[in-house]
Amino acid sequence: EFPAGDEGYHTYGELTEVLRNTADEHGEIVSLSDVGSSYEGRSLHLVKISDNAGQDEDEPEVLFTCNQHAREHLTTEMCLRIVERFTDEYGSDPTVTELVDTREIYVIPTVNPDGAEYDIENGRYKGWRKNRQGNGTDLNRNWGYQWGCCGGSSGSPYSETYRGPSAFSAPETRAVASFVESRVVGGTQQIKAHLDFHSYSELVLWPYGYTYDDANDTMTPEEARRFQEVGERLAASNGYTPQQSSDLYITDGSINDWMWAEHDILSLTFEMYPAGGGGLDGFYPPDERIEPETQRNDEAVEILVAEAGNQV
Ligand SMILES: NS(=O)(=O)N[C@@H](CCC(=O)O)C(=O)O
Ligand SMILES: [Ca+2]
Ligand SMILES: [Ca+2]
Ligand SMILES: [Zn+2]
Repeated sequence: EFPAGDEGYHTYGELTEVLRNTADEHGEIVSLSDVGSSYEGRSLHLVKISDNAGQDEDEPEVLFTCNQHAREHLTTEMCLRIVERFTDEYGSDPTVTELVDTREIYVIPTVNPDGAEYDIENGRYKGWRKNRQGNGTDLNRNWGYQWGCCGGSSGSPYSETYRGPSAFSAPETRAVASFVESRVVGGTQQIKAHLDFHSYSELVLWPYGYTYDDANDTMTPEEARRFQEVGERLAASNGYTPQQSSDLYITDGSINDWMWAEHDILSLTFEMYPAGGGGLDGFYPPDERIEPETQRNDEAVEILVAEAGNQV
């Protein structure tokens, strides 16, 4: 459980209950399922929000993933905010209503429930980042595009950026990737845009992470320009700093690189609050920050969901 004073954060059990209640209360626009199980057997919840949620309609699809990194609990709250806003405000907020009626929005609130639960075991923060397989795999180095190519991850199982013994060796990345692959319908990937939430540093990041190149044989200059244009629009809405992932540091095997290179999904990463401060404290903002820092991204989420319909 979370330490005293931070009860505003949701444990896996509390998250599961909120999702079940939301699906019960909003049955016609919510479908709750899962993309598989974590290493320790926890369901990786998948929330679908759309009109006629039980049907696969011909509407642009959008994916939000949170909590790849265990200690980044604010991101789980971010995905919960998306679920709650796009259900509670359906029928009252015109923008939310329009987007739910014209898109299929998928949310995976925690990709790494085992790590998140381990991080708060006995009510004390451990600063844990990875999953709970062996000495832990960094899920954001385990994706299969340019996996381990470029010095953007580690081959040591004890490293915080251990890439795993092979691409998709982690059940969690494998499950999310399989879900994305299942959204190829009639030869066309239905998911058009994706955000992966992390903390912290207040950044908007776009691929590639594995190379400093802005453009190459799998990203034309025009496509790179679109990432930058959307990234800058997102950052203008929340005050984060926009930049290419590799401008921060080289990462290989990251989710964004795979989503783009393998599925042409407009896939970005948000690093949430705080902006700086260094050290472990930045991963553990007091729970009073949850509401302001998740609502800070309401407009960015709308921009991304809308952008999914602006296919080039
Ligand atoms: N959330 S974090 O681990 O501090 N930063 C992310 C940045 C992701 C990226 O550069 O694409 C990572 O290294 O996986
Ligand atoms: Ca629909
Ligand atoms: Ca569809
Ligand atoms: Zn992270």
